Amino acid sequence: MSLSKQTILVTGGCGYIGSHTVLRLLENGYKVVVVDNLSNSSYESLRRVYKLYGITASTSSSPAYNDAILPLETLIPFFQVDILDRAGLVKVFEAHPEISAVIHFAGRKAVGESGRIPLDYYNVNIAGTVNLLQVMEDFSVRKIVFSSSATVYGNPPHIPIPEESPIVASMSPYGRTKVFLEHIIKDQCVASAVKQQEYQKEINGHSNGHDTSKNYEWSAILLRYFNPAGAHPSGIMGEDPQGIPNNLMPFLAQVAVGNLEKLSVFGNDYPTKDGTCIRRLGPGSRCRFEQD
Ligand SMILES: O=c1ccn([C@@H]2O[C@H](COP(=O)(O)OP(=O)(O)O[C@H]3O[C@H](CO)[C@@H](O)[C@H](O)[C@H]3O)[C@@H](O)[C@H]2O)c(=O)[nH]1
Repeated sequence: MSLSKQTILVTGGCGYIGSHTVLRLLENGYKVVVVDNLSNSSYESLRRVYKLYGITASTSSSPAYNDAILPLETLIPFFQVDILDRAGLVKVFEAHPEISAVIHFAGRKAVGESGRIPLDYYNVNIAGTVNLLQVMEDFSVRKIVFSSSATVYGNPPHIPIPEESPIVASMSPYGRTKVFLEHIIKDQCVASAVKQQEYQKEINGHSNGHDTSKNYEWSAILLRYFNPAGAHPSGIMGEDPQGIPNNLMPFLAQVAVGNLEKLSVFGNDYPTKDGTCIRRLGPGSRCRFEQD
């Protein structure tokens, strides 16, 4: 089933991966709603998404660009809401009952920082995501693509990492939030499948067994990428974090453009994996979504 024209809520949609994903979703005919608390990004990201969408629209006859005449606020409804703010999330789903699925990027992402402020990481990443999942369940939105990380594989013996490699006890609080969240999302999928089976059994006992009106089942995709890097080929959109970046690639990029003086290499005992190009992440999220 094609999900085109369905409405996707993108949390963290002003961030690096989120904003590239928003653009690819629009280019592929989806409607998009964005939630972001702007703690590591700014609204400028969506202005740039809008600009790029408009540039391509001016030369394209694809129906995906029919909405190009809309103002930014209508094309990409934006809510500055924290994922820990349950009432705020409820308002988003109330305002957009057409949301049919969520791509979830909002969260904190720096390994080193997570060791210094683990409670913040557990609170935002885990409590925030559980909050989001509960609101989704309340509004019967049960499809999610979750931005996990290759860090869940720990220090794997084989690179490229085979997808079926074991998930290990991660080395940082950040990594542990991703491992825990993968378990939480899988648990919800399993529980919902059982609930759906029980519902079907009950229906079969009372009628001709053809009632498909309720579907409690969750489906989820967990994306495990490493060190996302790169920019839109136009140069209009790249990565633009707030303050001094805590991750390798944005830090390196800031040194390259002269905003920061140098990149320190701390030892040679850990084989840092190379990156995943940003131009593959957005489409990746979309395609995996469509397979569902
Ligand atoms: O409580 C929070 C914390 C962050 N954000 C936003 O979430 C976005 C995250 O984007 P960014 O910091 O640019 O990170 P990305 O490089 O896009 O990282 C994504 O990919 C990482 C995996 O590599 C994940 O760990 C992150 O959760 C996911 O956002 C930013 O706009 C933040 O303002 C929120 O909305 N709420």
